[in-house]
Amino acid sequence: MSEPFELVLEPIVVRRGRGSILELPELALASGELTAIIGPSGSGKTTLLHVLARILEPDEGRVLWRDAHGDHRLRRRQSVLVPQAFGLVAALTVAENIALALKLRGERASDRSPLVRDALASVGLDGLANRLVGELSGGQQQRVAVARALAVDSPILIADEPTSELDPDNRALVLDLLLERARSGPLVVLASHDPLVAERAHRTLELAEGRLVDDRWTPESQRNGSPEQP
Ligand SMILES: Nc1ncnc2c1ncn2[C@@H]1O[C@H](COP(=O)(O)OP(=O)(O)OP(=O)(O)O)[C@@H](O)[C@H]1O
Repeated sequence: MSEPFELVLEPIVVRRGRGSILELPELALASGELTAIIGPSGSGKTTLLHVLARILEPDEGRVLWRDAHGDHRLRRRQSVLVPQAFGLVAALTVAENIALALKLRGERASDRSPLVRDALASVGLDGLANRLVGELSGGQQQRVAVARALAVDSPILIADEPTSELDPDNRALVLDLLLERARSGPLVVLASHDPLVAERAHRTLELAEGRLVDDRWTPESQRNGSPEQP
């Protein structure tokens, strides 16, 4: 397991037009945890994920990596993102999409690499490795996008609505995989409308109109789906 760290958001402001679409107090998200970001449509979840992934530079505040050696500016490629629209290449096969992501990170990979096959097997798609992504259903594409993020060895995994297209069994499977990834050391941050995600996350940040309205930790017993102990 890598050294623990925190992803620290200084007080953040993102302005669009005359107002701000995101305005948050300082927040520190811990590695080894899965944090869920919830809130109604338009509340700022995707904007926050893009700030965390350093795709979007806020108008005020920075995103820092804090470890035992102090605060450092988060580097752009320290995180991997599962975008809301998946971001897959439709004209490539499932396995080629995953291999491409690995190559873009400087790793040697091909569509036959064990890492690629293992990632696909973990989401139950090993049988579709050689199919073109454009021929898959929305739910299958979403699982490919999750498998691609899991294949990349990144300390921060960020996913925008990663269970939105999935049936109940696959929602639970994907959530189990993301929780397992968090428990093994990385920080996992998900934006979601899925009640199961908020139930099982270690921590839930709730947004409304671009502001933080709740910040809560889920008791361990509830997280595992068992009734809370008295
Ligand atoms: N480039 C932009 N210019 C102006 N307004 C924007 C821009 N991007 C986002 N917004 C506004 O910011 C607000 C937050 O958008 P965001 O996509 O972060 O919401 P969300 O919570 O992820 O919504 P959903 O659940 O529908 O995906 C919305 O009101 C949106 O219209």
